[in-house]
Amino acid sequence: MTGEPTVGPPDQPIGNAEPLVTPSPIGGSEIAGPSRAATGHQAGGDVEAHVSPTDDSPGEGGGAGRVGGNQPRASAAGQTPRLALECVTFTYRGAAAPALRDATFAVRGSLGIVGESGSGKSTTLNLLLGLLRPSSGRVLFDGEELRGAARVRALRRAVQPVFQDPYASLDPRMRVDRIVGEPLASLGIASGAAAKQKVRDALADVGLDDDTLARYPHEFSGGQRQRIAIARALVTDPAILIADEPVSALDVTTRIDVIALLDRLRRGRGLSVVMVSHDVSVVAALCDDTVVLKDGEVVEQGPTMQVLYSPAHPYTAQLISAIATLPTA
Ligand SMILES: Nc1ncnc2c1ncn2[C@@H]1O[C@H](COP(=O)(O)OP(=O)(O)OP(=O)(O)O)[C@@H](O)[C@H]1O
Repeated sequence: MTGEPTVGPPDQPIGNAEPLVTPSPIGGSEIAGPSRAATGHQAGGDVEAHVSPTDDSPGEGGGAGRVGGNQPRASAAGQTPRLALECVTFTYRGAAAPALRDATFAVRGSLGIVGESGSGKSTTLNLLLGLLRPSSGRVLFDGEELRGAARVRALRRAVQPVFQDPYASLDPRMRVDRIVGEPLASLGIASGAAAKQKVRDALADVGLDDDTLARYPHEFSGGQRQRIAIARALVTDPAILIADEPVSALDVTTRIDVIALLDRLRRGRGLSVVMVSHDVSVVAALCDDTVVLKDGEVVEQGPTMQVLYSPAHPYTAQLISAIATLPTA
């Protein structure tokens, strides 16, 4: 996605001091973090950190396979999706039209979200992160509506963000051991020797050794920084990574390395990656399913290979028309 980095050094509006206790929004939206929401305080006006109750009960998807528009796909063998949007509409305060309109889809494996600038991708990621509250409809986490502090806390641990720009997303004043270990402290998951071991394990998972621990972000390349950011996301042992253009700030060679890392993690750890990318070849490489957004509406969704190789909607065809050849997932 375009736009300014979403987490950054303290001189930027959205800082890195508490990046995962009060996660920064993707795409620079004004967000009230969970700590404020827990006390009922709302900052920015548009959003809250947890969703409000609705009376509807969670629902499963409809017919199997690719479908046009907004019909959810059937679960694989009735499997409950890890995350889902159910008829979600979101309108920013003061906006004339919703940024997302009546969106329904489920996250089971890895999911790509594609669409042109302004189509609602960032808004969708922030809804999935529990950082925006739907104006109507529901966000479901493991089949239950995302509402109440306990549910949001569970989501914070299980669903971790990876941001676009690894130069902006790591606090330059903090050593790597503290950066990677911060979610453990802020979510109260581990401390002391247990936390140190989890940090080492997370760094090892992304191919970085213990020498990394005492160093600062500026000592690393872009690709290494993105690995550190991914280690920070992995340290809570999440089920889902929500990634905002995770390789777009990297050069081509490094991009391939980080895509290979994400692919290894999703296959090896059974991690779901929900990813926004302008580059459909990245989505083709990593995502089982793809959702296509246009002007805030889901115009097509289904298995990535079907959506990208045999698009049902002219808009999808237009989106991928510039790509001569696509790799297989
Ligand atoms: N904080 C906000 N306040 C008001 N309108 C907003 C806000 N954030 C986004 N929008 C509007 O909502 C719509 C969807 O924006 P969003 O950032 O979700 O799109 P996007 O697909 O992620 O775009 P990009 O690829 O350029 O990042 C756009 O019309 C945008 O102008």
